[in-house]
Amino acid sequence: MSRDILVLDHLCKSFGPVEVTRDVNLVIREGERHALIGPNGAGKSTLFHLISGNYKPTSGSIRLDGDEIGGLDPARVNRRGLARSFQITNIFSGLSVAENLRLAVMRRYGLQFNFWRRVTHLRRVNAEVDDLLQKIRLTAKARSIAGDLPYSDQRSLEIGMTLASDPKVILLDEPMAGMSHEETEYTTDLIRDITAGRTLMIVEHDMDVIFTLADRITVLVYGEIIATGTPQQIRESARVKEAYLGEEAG
Ligand SMILES: Nc1ncnc2c1ncn2[C@@H]1O[C@H](COP(=O)(O)OP(=O)(O)OP(=O)(O)O)[C@@H](O)[C@H]1O
Repeated sequence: MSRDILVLDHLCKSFGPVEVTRDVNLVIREGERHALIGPNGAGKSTLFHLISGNYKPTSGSIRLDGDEIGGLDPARVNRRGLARSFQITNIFSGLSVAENLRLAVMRRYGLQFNFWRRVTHLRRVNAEVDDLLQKIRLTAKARSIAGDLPYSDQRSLEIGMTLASDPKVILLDEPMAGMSHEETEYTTDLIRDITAGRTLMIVEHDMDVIFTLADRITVLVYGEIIATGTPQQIRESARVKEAYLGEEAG
């Protein structure tokens, strides 16, 4: 039985009088791919902002691997082992693919100055970069300038940089936004590959992606969780159909 890696407990967030996150209780298990869905304005982004430290909870708690992270700033949350990828914001577009990955790997060793004196350690960084290049299928483009790559390759690189910190939990925020059907299929497959054995939370509007990728799905409506379950349970839930999926559920 896998352990609980991320636990949201009676989590609430209000902006003035408006309650946007309402008593959210959710347990993410280590190693699962968990999707968060819900209609526009349901509060998905707000929940991600709370988890990643961009927003402070009004009340309630967020525990990552047993430690309270609710209210910590994003850099601290990141150091505790939570990486969030949003579009292509972490990429240095003037650097090559390999240089971007190298920086991301080096950031993990950042403060250990002695580390850089040892050639063996540099070799270790190079090996990690090679491994990441392979995982994100960009080995052949290692020397290409990141900003010149097609958008979907830039998204792959961004996801690779998220992985470089070896996080306990990865949050992916609408990874397929702006992609063609082919790019979406490719990236879904890539995400499935590289998150094997890792814990993933994903917000995505494309229902085909969600239902192929997720082990479990949570449905948020008006800031409240109305259901959590396997794709099949969510597909069959009358409450979800009524509140959200409508005719799409078939
Ligand atoms: N900083 C803010 N101040 C006031 N209201 C906010 C703020 N951020 C979000 N909201 C409100 O909270 C609600 C939830 O927004 P949020 O962006 O979290 O929803 P979402 O599910 O991510 O939507 P979408 O699918 O459209 O991205 C919306 O009604 C929004 O107007």
